[in-house]
Amino acid sequence: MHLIVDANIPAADACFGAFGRITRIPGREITRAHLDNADVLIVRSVTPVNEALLADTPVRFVGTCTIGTDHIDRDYLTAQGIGFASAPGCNAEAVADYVLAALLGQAEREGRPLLERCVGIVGAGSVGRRVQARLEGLGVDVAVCDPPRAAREGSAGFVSLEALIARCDVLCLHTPLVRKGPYATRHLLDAGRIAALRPGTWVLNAGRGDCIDGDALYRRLDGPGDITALLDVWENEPGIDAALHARAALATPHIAGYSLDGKLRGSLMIHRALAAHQKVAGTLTLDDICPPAALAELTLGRIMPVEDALRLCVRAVYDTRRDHDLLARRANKSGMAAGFDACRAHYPLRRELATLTVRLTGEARALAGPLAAAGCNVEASPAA
Ligand SMILES: NC(=O)C1=CN([C@@H]2O[C@H](COP(=O)(O)OP(=O)(O)OC[C@H]3O[C@@H](n4cnc5c(N)ncnc54)[C@H](O)[C@@H]3O)[C@@H](O)[C@H]2O)C=CC1
Ligand SMILES: O=C(O)C(=O)[C@H](O)COP(=O)(O)O
Repeated sequence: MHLIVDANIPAADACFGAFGRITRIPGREITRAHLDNADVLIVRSVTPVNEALLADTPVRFVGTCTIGTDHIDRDYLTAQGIGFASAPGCNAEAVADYVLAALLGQAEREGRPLLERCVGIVGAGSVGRRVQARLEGLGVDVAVCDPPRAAREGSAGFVSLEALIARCDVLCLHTPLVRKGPYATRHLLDAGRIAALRPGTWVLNAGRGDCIDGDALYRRLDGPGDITALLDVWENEPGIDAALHARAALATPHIAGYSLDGKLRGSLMIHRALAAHQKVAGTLTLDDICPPAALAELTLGRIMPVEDALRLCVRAVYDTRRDHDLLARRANKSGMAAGFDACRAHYPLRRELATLTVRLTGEARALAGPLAAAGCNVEASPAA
């Protein structure tokens, strides 16, 4: 069996080597010609998988080691009887870490706590639910807009996007890119909704770039300049709009989900799906392919505001400014598109917050409840 595998997929040999011969190709460079004698195609989000790529090839199984599936023409795969699997939820923890790190960082920069702000979550699936739980655990006032869920579950607990915009200080977008239908998300934040944002609002997008009208966002940032953009995803990646990039307070190259843990979980889920497709046992576990974290634990022994304590813990594993600076440097050196992809291809090691054990001693034990609810793996020492 011959497998074409995106070069940006970690542990490819461990996960797919037993199935056959692997050829690794950068995802944006995979073409129809590479698939002439391929049986399996394993991608991430940057390879459009459709009739143009697959017609008249022997490919019988496609896997994407990502949550998002907007790059896949699933109707075409179904019509051709080609097996398909994605990796729902694989890097949702990493994205939630990114959001916490970004919001805590911005709050510190502005000198006003996150706890005093109302955060609106648009799209409360695997990622949005985690962000909601962590922020509520910290004590933040949260509002949620998710019309598909509201239609299924009843409207209690959900608000409209207009109500959320009117009420919230922070908007976090975690919607998939859906191009048509009653819940389409392309330009969900359009010019009208961007104009309606209250001065001082932060807009964070870690879903898909096309969910925001980038030109309209740029006009608001460049004109009144009274809102703040924290952007991980962009229209036209990797050749993103340099002017919008320059105006964003946080500008990262679509890496919110790029923890080692999240990427390996994605590889592993597709390993299992391919094994099921081939009717063999997929026996690998995350422990087989994921090394222990270098920073295993830290100890807090003094009481402090819970937001400061959480910022300390989150920063011990990840600081979004590192990735902001990385993109700025690489874009400056190699141009935007090449710099954007270079950051992703050579992404520095990052582990998830849950890999860190936070030991609480003495008076700091009072922080156990909120820190655990905000996503920390807490161990409180018994009272002396
Ligand atoms: N920046 C990054 O590195 C990453 C980005 N993503 C993106 O985040 C998206 C969300 O991921 P998950 O939460 O795992 O997906 P999910 O499918 O679990 O949840 C998506 C949620 O959005 C809701 N939704 C759909 N249309 C909506 C609309 N018009 N308005 C409001 N809500 C709507 C759905 O009902 C669902 O609850 C992915 O589809 C992917 O595009 C995912 C992982 C990493
Ligand atoms: O899982 C998803 O959906 C994502 O957006 C991925 O984290 C994107 O990863 P790449 O495809 O850009 O490597």
